[in-house]
Amino acid sequence: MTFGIEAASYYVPSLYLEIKDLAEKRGIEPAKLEKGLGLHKMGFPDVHEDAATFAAEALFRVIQDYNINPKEISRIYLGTESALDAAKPTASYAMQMVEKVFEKEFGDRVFRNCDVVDMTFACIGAVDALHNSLDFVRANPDKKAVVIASDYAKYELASSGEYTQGGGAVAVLISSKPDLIEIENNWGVATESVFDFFKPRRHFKKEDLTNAPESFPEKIEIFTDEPVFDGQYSNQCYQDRIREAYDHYKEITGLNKPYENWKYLIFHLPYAFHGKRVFTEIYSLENGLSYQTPEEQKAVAKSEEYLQFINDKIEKSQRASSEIGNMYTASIFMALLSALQTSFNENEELAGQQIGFLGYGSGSKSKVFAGKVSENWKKVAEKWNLFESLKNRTAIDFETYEKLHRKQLQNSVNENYKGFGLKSVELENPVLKGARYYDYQK
Ligand SMILES: CC(=O)CC(=O)SCCNC(=O)CCNC(=O)[C@H](O)C(C)(C)COP(=O)(O)OP(=O)(O)OC[C@H]1O[C@@H](n2cnc3c(N)ncnc32)[C@H](O)[C@@H]1OP(=O)(O)O
Repeated sequence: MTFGIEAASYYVPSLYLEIKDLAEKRGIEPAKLEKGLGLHKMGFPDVHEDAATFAAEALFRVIQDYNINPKEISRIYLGTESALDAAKPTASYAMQMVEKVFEKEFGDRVFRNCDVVDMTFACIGAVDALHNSLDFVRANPDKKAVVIASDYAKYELASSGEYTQGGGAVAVLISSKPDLIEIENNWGVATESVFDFFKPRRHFKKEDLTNAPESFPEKIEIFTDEPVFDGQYSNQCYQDRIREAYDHYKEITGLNKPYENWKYLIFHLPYAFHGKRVFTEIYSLENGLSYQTPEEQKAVAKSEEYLQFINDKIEKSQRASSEIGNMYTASIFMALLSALQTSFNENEELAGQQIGFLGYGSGSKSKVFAGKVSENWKKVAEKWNLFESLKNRTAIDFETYEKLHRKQLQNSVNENYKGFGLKSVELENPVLKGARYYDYQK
């Protein structure tokens, strides 16, 4: 019996900012962002969009596009680091939105007996949800699970993370009928607790605030959606963890140079070129190349062999990321869709090919695993039209972007949007304060 991904759908924010507009306003050379990091457009949520609406859209689409009976879904596990609540899972919001739309066709509360939860470990939370859900269907081969990766990657304005913002969601159906990709049960894992990128409760003191009202408490703790991070250190942690997880994968499988058998290497992509920039270390170790000094590292990265390797095994997975930006938990899944969509468009046959995955979550953990593309993969991929659908987004100018970022807009940029949207947040009623209400616009 085989297990893996039966179907997959995605949702990207409806707005985007051209990276060259951001570069110009921030006084950064556009070539650094475009040619150095591979960034072209940055997906950005409209006023009514958040991690819950992204998740609901992806969940709705995976059910609808592949004619799934929602009552057959036994669990919905959602990986996110953009949770809207520290207790009530974002998955519960997404589930409720989708349930409402299916009410007419399937009756009320289609997910009444569905196990719904969030998993959080920065960008690797949805890989954890995938790992967990695969174990679940292995133990219960007649059941189906949906894994959703959904996030809004937001950084402080004018910070070095600003140009790596983005967002969106991918939902995958996990079952014993893996029409897209069969996932093997070998998991290389590496974990170390570090502070490379995290979202702590921020502490504010009254004395730090100008014009704080008399009634303001002396000290408050709040969560913000903008991380505390050290960019270059986070790159180093990523590189160290994937090396360790890759070594662990080799140890448990007994394989020599597994990456050579992989048609594509699918990375967590915080920005498009990250995977190819950090894999130089593993590549050097596997090929006996010296990798000590910065000059030696550059020489590997610029070598003809390495450039050919990137072109063959990584480049196609980067394309969607260049147009969307960081999707945190969803990035690795979108990198897979990007590579498969490109092969599909180029009429390439992938059935039977091995694919390697290198996931990373700050804080920090990596998982390395592999899968095999299924005979029916084109039947799944033909629903996506990924690159075409990215053309349907609305461009925003820099001023609108800053206002959205600062939450200064009351109304959506696309007021006549279709699909799921945040309608209101309860601010008055003391027993519902902070409750979020969503609806669906046809
Ligand atoms: C957050 C997560 O999702 C989890 C993770 O993966 S952690 C790892 C990633 N970390 C993050 O994404 C944190 C947020 N982002 C950041 O901190 C930063 O944007 C970053 C660390 C990702 C990049 O930092 P940076 O200082 O802006 O860029 P830098 O690392 O110097 O790289 C710039 C590249 O552009 C190249 N470049 C510069 N100017 C150029 C030009 N004019 N033309 C062409 N290339 C140029 C540089 O040579 C360099 O590329 P190479 O090293 O491959 O040669």
